[in-house]
Amino acid sequence: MKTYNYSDLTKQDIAQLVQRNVDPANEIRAIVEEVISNVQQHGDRALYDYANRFDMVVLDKLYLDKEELEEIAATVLPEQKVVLDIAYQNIYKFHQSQLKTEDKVETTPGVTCWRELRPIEKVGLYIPGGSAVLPSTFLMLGIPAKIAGCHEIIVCSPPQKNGKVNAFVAHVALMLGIDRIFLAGGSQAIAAMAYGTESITKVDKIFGPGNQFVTKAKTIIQSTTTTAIDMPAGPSEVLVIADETANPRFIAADLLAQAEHGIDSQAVLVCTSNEIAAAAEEEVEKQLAVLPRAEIARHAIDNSYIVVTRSLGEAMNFSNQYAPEHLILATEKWQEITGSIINAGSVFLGNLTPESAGDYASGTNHTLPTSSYAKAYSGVSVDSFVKKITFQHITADGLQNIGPAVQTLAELEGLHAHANAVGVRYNPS
Ligand SMILES: NC(=O)c1ccc[n+]([C@@H]2O[C@H](COP(=O)([O-])OP(=O)(O)OC[C@H]3O[C@@H](n4cnc5c(N)ncnc54)[C@H](O)[C@@H]3O)[C@@H](O)[C@H]2O)c1
Ligand SMILES: N[C@H](CO)Cc1c[nH]c[nH+]1
Ligand SMILES: [Zn+2]
Repeated sequence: MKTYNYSDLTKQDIAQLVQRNVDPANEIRAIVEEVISNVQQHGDRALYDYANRFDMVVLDKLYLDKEELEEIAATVLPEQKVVLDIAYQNIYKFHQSQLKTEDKVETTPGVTCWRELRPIEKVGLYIPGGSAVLPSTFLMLGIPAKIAGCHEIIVCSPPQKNGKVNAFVAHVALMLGIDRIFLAGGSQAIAAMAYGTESITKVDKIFGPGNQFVTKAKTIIQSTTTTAIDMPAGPSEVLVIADETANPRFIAADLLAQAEHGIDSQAVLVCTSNEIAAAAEEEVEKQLAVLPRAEIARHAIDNSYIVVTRSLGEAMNFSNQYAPEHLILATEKWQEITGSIINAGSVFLGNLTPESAGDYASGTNHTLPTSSYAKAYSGVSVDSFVKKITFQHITADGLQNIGPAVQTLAELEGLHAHANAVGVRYNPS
């Protein structure tokens, strides 16, 4: 891994280093725009064609129904059901706690304002299935959608070579009470949920992570349709801040855990100790040598780097500019620096908190903003699946109290009808 000294880096160097998956020549955009346009024009037909072209499978039906899901899920072993259930319970518990009723606020005597939650009616969940099939993502999206009370939940996932989904994905569907999965992946699935096809309902909001094609499609459709998206949640990434109290074996394991997701993943180490940095790099090579997905992880590691800083403060400074999807504080002094975190998707504190725990079963959501989008977006939560509608009620006294200010403000904007809508109410008869 290339190593940089933070003190040698210029502003431009840092700007360059923190860029990832930017598609400078618009190559991905061009492919995705063509896919979107084909789905828009040809609907289901295009989905069959793309399954053939990108997933190398000839489908005779675009979805699996409850009976088929039950049949596929029958191979899941009891002990596998137990661990899926542990994950389900913890994710449920953490997300259920996010549902809160807000207080009503009397801003002026007789004027009361408040917000109420309403579920987004039709949501689309994208469950990745290219380089690895991710039933855990299905839990991360399905559980908050159910807690929020979304009425219609459309699920798309790429067909596997046998024209089905894998058994764990099918089992999670049944755990969630979802009885249909559409066999569509990539940007074509996003286009189908954004525009609708003969079989797939157009949804109000699309959720879920994916590769660069999926992420590009989400960012395009949010400006060309009325369908919203959760956030750009692209190739996985991690930034580990470490000091002399960190364990190089743990650092390497955490870097490789995200590197094995895909060739375009990134795993960055920002370290205050030259010795720990060198030892972690050595460990990465050692652990890579015995990793089943070594080829993928090797690509990602080659696309990653180490920054050596003089202090944890400098390390945090770099991290805030990088705005990582996952931030690991591999230091016994984590309590001293959490206050200075400005940008991160999800944070893992101390030397005994593996990022993988958040990927699967601790309870937090693993669908998180990547490529610096953690500067402005949060990860998926129950909030992502609801709208917060504001309400207000004004009594006769309230009208006397607030009315004159509203009338004057309306007059100063030259909007006399606005002022009149208050005035007519002073004397209801
Ligand atoms: N940010 C997050 O919250 C988060 C969470 C989980 C996973 N991830 C990331 O999600 C990604 C999943 O990617 P994946 O590829 O494994 O699965 P995927 O389901 O996102 O993509 C697979 C689909 O991509 C399409 N595709 C593949 N090659 C194509 C091409 N050349 N042109 C057009 N379309 C093509 C195909 O339709 C295929 O079905 C990984 O990068 C992983 O790191 C991110
Ligand atoms: N690390 C991924 C988010 O970037 C989530 C995941 C799913 N399975 C394993 N990991
Ligand atoms: Zn992961």
